[in-house]
Amino acid sequence: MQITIAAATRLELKEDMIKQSNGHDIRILYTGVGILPSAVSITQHVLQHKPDLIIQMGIAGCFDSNIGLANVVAVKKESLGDTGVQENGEWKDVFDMGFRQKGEMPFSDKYLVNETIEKYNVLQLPEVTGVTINEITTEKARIKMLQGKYNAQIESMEGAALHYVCQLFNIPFIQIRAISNYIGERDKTKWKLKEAVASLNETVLHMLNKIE
Ligand SMILES: O=C(O)c1cccc(C(=O)CC[C@H]2O[C@@H](n3cnc4c(=O)[nH]cnc43)[C@H](O)[C@@H]2O)c1
Repeated sequence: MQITIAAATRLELKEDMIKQSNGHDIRILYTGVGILPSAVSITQHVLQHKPDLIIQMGIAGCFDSNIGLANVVAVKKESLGDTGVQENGEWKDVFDMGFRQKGEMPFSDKYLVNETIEKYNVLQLPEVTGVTINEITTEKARIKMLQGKYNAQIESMEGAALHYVCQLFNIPFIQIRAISNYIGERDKTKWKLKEAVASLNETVLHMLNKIE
């Protein structure tokens, strides 16, 4: 199977480890941080290589204290959390503003849903809802809004780009994230960056060895 492993940065993907996996034709793609670089990079890659599967692996912030740091999750649903307007104390996204209709391709309702996640979530990782933003969320009011409006458990800066592009091009995909920090926590001594990257890479290697 031709599998592309995509990560925003070299920090998140241990190439030597991932390449130990057997039986697949693996390509590595570094997309850069943020929605625009990752969307362009994944689109170019899809057009050039048409992979059988894209696994996006990365660290993420977490809204939910029931999910432990360094735990690994699979993202079922995504949304775009910073495209819209903050007006009169309220966040209005592209659906509220009438620029998009709920359910319009590639959205289901207002989410970018991975409909085939069960096929590739071979380790039965907990399935969560993600929100994607270009600016790491730090403000309390915004954290509350993102959790409430999008029902999000995790936040990344690239997840929705994967879901959006792969839905449009009909490419199977799965987004795997390890929790490096709780959202809003800017004290880096409380982050578990190294531990998250280690569990992320071990998990993806294990997955690759189980995917047929
Ligand atoms: O602020 C720093 O010095 C710093 C140092 C290392 C890494 C970071 C990141 O924020 C990594 C961004 C990268 O990881 C994902 N990520 C991780 N935590 C979060 C979060 O709380 N909110 C959004 N994204 C997060 C993201 O996908 C980026 O690619 C900072």
